[in-house]
Amino acid sequence: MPSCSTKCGRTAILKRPKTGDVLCKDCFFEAFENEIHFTITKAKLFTPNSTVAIAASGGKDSTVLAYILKLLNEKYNYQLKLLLLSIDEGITGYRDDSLETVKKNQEDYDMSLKVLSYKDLYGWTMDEIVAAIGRKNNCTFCGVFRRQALDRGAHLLKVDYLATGHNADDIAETVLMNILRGDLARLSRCTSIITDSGDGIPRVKPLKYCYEKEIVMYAYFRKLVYFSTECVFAPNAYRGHARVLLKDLEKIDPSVIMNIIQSGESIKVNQTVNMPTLTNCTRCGYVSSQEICKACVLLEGLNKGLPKLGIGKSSKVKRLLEEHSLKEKSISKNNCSNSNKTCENTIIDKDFQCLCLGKKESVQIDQLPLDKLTI
Ligand SMILES: Nc1ncnc2c1ncn2[C@@H]1O[C@H](COP(=O)(O)OP(=O)(O)OP(=O)(O)O)[C@@H](O)[C@H]1O
Repeated sequence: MPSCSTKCGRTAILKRPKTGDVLCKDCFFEAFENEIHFTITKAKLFTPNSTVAIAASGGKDSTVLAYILKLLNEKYNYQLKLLLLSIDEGITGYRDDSLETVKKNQEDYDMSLKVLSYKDLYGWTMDEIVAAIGRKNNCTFCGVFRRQALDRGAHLLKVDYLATGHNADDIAETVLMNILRGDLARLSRCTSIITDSGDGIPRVKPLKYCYEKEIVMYAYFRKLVYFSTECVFAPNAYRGHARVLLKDLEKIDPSVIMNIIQSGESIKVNQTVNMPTLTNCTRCGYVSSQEICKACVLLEGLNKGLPKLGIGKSSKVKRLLEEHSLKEKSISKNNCSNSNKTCENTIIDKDFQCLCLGKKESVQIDQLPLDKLTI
């Protein structure tokens, strides 16, 4: 066995995927933690005496994030109050199990935990959404709803920052995806280590420069408890392609991950590119680049029995809504093909059958009982 390249005298047990250094366990811990401390201080991620909600899914990234933030906070006296925020998407056999891991982390790290569910926020679980829309495109709902749910949670908890476990691989993948899609507006902001969600609570990514492989190694050698099962629903197909491409390139040269991030950081978007103007959603009040935010459009589609409403371009949304209102006008009364005697709608059209079939109870976002959702 080779000796540790720091010349500490101990035997090396691993080769760092990011740098190629052969290190003993303790020197790896030190190097990995110091890099995150350097990232936090260089980017001035947190101001002292702030409260930070750690977006905790129970997976490796957010578990390592919670562990390291606690460790560095104590070691370098950042003077942060740390707590955990989890979103329960309502995915049986996946999130229910991973939330148990978060509860274990809560005890181990002695942090308070707030769990918000899609069911409470939107009236739908992901299981129900997938039953309505199928396995294609369900990641769009999950991603959009989770993003907003985390913002709502951060708001509710009155924190100063929301920290997520996005790592270097996630960011390099996103850069690749935005290049492949030609999405220059997103490309210009996807590498930012601090993003403003528009409601004044910045999102920060302390693991931005950490390789996924090293996060797994760190969790393994530190014996951290985390949940490692993939989501039971279909993975985001497009991101999947970018991921495979990145992993193939990483095998040839591990520095591609950092190179892609640095390229993304250095790209200057031409002034002629149309950048979205941020405004507030006229329904829920959250920041949006459209009059009605994506979460509200998706929710509207679900509640109207048009689950594909928010999938794709916004022009499609308009067309589908127009078609839907035309259909509603052409419906005939007192003809419920559902033969449900208790149905009040008793309306049908050729494609939709009785609209009572698509009727769902849901909480409107603008009527959320935010005051009741306290810690
Ligand atoms: N259900 C959730 N509740 C709270 N935070 C979440 C949730 N899902 C994802 N996040 C946050 O978003 C980050 C990126 O999420 P992503 O879905 O890419 O998971 P991941 O890369 O597998 O991360 P992790 O290993 O932490 O699950 C996570 O590290 C976490 O901070």
